[in-house]
Amino acid sequence: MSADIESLRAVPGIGDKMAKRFIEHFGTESLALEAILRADIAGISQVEGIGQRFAISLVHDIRSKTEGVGISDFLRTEEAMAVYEKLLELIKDYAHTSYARDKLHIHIPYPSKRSDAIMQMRSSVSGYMETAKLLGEDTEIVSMLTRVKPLNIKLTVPKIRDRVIICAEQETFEYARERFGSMMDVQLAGSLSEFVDMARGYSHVVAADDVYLSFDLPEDIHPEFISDIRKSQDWQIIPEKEMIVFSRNLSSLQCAIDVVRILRSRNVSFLDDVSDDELEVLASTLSLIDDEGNVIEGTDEEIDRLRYVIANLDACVAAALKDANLKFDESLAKSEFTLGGQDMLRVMKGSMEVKDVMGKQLHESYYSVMKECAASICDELNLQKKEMLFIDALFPDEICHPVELDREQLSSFRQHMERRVLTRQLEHKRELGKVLSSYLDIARNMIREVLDFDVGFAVACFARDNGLEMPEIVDGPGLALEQGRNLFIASRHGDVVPIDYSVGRNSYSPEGDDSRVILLSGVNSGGKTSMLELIAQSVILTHMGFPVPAESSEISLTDGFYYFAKSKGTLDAGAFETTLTEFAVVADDSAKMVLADELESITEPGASAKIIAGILEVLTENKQSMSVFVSHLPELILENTTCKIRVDGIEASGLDADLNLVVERSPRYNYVAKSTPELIVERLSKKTSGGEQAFYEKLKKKFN
Ligand SMILES: Nc1ncnc2c1ncn2[C@@H]1O[C@H](COP(=O)(O)OP(=O)(O)OP(=O)(O)O)[C@@H](O)[C@H]1O
Repeated sequence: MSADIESLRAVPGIGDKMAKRFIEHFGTESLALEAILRADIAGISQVEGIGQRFAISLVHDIRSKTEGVGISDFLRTEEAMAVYEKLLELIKDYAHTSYARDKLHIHIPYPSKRSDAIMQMRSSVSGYMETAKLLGEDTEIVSMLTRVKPLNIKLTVPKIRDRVIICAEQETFEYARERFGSMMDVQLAGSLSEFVDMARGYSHVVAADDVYLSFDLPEDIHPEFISDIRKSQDWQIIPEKEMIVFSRNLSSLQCAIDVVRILRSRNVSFLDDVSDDELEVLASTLSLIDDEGNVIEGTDEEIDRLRYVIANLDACVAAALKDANLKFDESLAKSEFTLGGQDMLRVMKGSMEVKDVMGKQLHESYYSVMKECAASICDELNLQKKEMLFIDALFPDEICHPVELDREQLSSFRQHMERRVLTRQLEHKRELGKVLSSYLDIARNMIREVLDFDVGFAVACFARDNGLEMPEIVDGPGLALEQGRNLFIASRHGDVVPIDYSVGRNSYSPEGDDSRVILLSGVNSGGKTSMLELIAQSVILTHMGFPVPAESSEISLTDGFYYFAKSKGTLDAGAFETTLTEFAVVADDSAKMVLADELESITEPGASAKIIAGILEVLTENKQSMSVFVSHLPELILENTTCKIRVDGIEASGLDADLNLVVERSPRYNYVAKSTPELIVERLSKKTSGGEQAFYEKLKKKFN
């Protein structure tokens, strides 16, 4: 289909300015072109300055260019188009995604010369109908589908502030700045002191030149050495870049995976290019991150432990310190100072201070309280050996009261732990980034396939819930419906009386009568217009390759469909002329289906009967056409022609208990249905009393 459209400029209706907006929106020209060729109406509608209407007409234009037919090739009148649009609105209600709702617009009825497209669509829709039946009322797939959205790929990685690439060479610096500078800091440092100063400002440092290997770095600086940054992969330096499409589209991707899983569990072959194993790797990788791209809690014990320490450090230290002071106070209260004889002599000689003797005695209890305090912090925070050393160092050797902590040591412990979380997270992100970088195409494809599934699935759900079945395509010209149900009445009222009807050549034709041109007569409100609507719906849906609202049906393909609804206009000369001009188009000899509703209202009955008779004669001469004309003047029309025209009738059989007309909705073949005025008279007589009733009774007798 895309064979001859290789650039945006080749798309009808897209100029330079518009092309620029498309590229801005989709990221690249090829992605924009792909969206247009794949008829992503929802996506195109979001391009600045383009609404849904324009997107639909753009897609229709391009498809009519590539497929050789457009929507108005088959739908030849405004009313035919209106029925198509109403049908589409009904089907759109069954879409679970706005993508599918919009994309349903690409389905148009094709004329018979594109029977290949109709047949192809029939086979695709039949597959979806099978799937819909198989899934039954599966609410899970529906709830998953509704949460799948087109992949948002227009994402910028938020600048990473705690990591840096430091380069020694100008050339490396320029390369790294060009490649990574928008996502993280890239610095140039020639000397050791410059390097150390810069490195101290970041949690993670990539040293991007070998020169640094010879530096004698202080203990607190642990850069990661990369000897050739040109050879490094994006996931190594900035895994966030590979992960962002996945994290920001997380829920959509996870729901799409679930849709694929559900379909596969029901043996529906779907997304065949992706194996179950690949799908599960993607699923399990995604289960490790949140929508910000962070490793979620519970997936890495060490990260969780470090985060716990950081979160609880202050409170835990404060509580332990308070407890230590209490204990130290207690021990002070219990302490007595005794000076032994020898020490007394030493003090008197001046070779020993009383303070020292007291310190020696106090130190023991101070030391044991502090030891207990540090142990309780380490225990509470589940610290490892190396970390315990930091805690031990929090307490001053010198006795002080109340006990004070080394605040600087505490904050450097915190920094140490934060750096470790970041390093550990970076390791994780690299692993995830590496895996995910190879899954981008799969993810994109999966989302597209799932969204496209919803387009066909919507048609199938619509068919399932409304009892639609694929029509049998016959040579015809002919149309037969068994137990047909007008979809518009069904959607308005719910209750529809099913109808059987046959026009032209088919296996349901009444006693071998294959009349193709028919006058449909009948009682007021009998359902004549509804009958035409039902035929219109069935003809349009058949030519779309869709099922029709009938339990079984036979329908032949035709080149064009003409529907002329009941005229609402005035009977002036201008309106009459316009209507005649509209009808002139049916005069050619192409295969067509023509439906007309009470055409007689265009002028006075005598003249209109002549005109209708003339039109029906023209249609009769065309062996490939079928037509049904609703009229209250069948006898008058027949008087004006010698052509064999079948008259069918929808009649009323009586009154029900509420005095409503009981109508036999399926037309009776070869039968001129009366307006049954005697039933109206009977109804009036039953509804009235006294003199009025006597009047109606008198009229009623006239019918006996
Ligand atoms: N098969 C059906 N099942 C249930 N209701 C129907 C059916 N056909 C028609 N109706 C209802 O009957 C009413 C009249 O139908 P419709 O307008 O088609 O009759 P009509 O014969 O064209 O009337 P008029 O001669 O006045 O133009 C509509 O409101 C419609 O809902």
